[in-house]
Amino acid sequence: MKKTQATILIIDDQEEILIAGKLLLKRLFETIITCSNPKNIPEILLENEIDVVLMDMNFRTGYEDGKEGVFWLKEILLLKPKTKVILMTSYGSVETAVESLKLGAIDYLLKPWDNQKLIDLIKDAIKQHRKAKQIVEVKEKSLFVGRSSSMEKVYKITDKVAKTDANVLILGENGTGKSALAKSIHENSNRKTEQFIHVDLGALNENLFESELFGYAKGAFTDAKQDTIGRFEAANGGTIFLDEIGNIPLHLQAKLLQVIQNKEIIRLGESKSRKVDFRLITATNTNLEKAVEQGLFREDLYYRINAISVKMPNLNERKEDIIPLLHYFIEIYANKYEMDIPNINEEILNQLQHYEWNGNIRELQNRVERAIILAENDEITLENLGFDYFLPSTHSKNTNNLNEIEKQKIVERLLFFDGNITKTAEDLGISRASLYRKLEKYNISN
Ligand SMILES: Nc1ncnc2c1ncn2[C@@H]1O[C@H](COP(=O)(O)OP(=O)(O)OP(=O)(O)O)[C@@H](O)[C@H]1O
Repeated sequence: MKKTQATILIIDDQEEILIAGKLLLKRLFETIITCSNPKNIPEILLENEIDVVLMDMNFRTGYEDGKEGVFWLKEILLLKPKTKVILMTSYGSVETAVESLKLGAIDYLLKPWDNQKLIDLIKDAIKQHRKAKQIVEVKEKSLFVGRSSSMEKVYKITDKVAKTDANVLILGENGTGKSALAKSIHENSNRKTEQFIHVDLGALNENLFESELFGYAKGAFTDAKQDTIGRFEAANGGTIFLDEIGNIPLHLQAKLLQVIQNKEIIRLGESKSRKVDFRLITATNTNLEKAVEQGLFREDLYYRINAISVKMPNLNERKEDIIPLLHYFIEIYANKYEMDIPNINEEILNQLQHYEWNGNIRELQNRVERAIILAENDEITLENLGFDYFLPSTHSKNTNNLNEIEKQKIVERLLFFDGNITKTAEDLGISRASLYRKLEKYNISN
């Protein structure tokens, strides 16, 4: 039988489970890696392209609370967010297993496992992993959809800077594509074959800041059960992207500055320093210059991270890119939800181009995802996109246009009569048939 090209990592402290798992799975899948010591997980993940992890929730005999499994699950998903994790558990810890599903595990399996069930779960997980990877690949291939003049200015700078090791600060509102730009700088740099580590400092609890970034030694604090590398070490040789840099509290800025300057980190609970080689990219939606003036952001850190700065334009400043981005996301999500590419009519496209996209590309992306899920008869409507009958626009170039006035009137009366066609037609003094024709003409969905 031809084996499936996939790499499965089995993690369990019991050798007999590892052997049984390997024997069963190696008949069907190309590569099976086993690991009895969870401390080795980060290294294995960074060195191999793992499709599926099959992991025990309890590593120490006598401990059935599953906490270590939860800890390692979070670590795996931080390092490799697309890897699919299946947990193995005993009856006692089903609750924790269910909790782990919320954290991102795709399923759990009761021990002793049923061979066929395990194989089916792994096959399904491989499919899911392939799909997730495919989406990222399509995304990366065509990343930086859009050739507006304001984006051309951005490319001009990033093309020059990508190949250097200069620190880059990316400015811009939420959802403008700062993270995507950081990734693309890395992809075009000499470090592209190494790790790109994205750290969202805005989401990082202040107490976890140091341990997450610099790592820690076993026993450094109550929950420090094993030596753990931090994000800077994980980025060694590659790029570290510190998102929302403006959110770092002042007292931690000095530590960060030191690491950036010396390219050395000291893990929490250790005294020896370790050399790390990284390229630094940062991003913020706050006005750092102002924060410096107000004494909220260290000036020396600001100058250190700001060798080159690039401003991502708002989507409203790159209107030419709206339609290409829209088609791009339609393709991505139609692919994700296994649907045919739906149509979208000219009138809606026109309205979308004049809409004020305050949530920028992320808003556009979210609306398209919603529309793909809700679309009927292969047609995207404004309602599918989460709008009422027509879009509020700050560029109402059509407000003097008779058609637009008529359309607005119809929408207003329809809303007033809760979508009742007979009452709306009566109120407007036209027949129901005529109202239907107008609804179709103006693409008003009821
Ligand atoms: N030019 C682009 N082409 C295709 N997709 C893009 C482009 N720019 C951004 N995106 C997508 O739009 C979404 C928002 O982008 P991103 O997360 O990079 O924004 P951000 O500025 O970092 O947002 P935040 O400040 O909220 O973290 C992402 O899913 C990203 O992949």
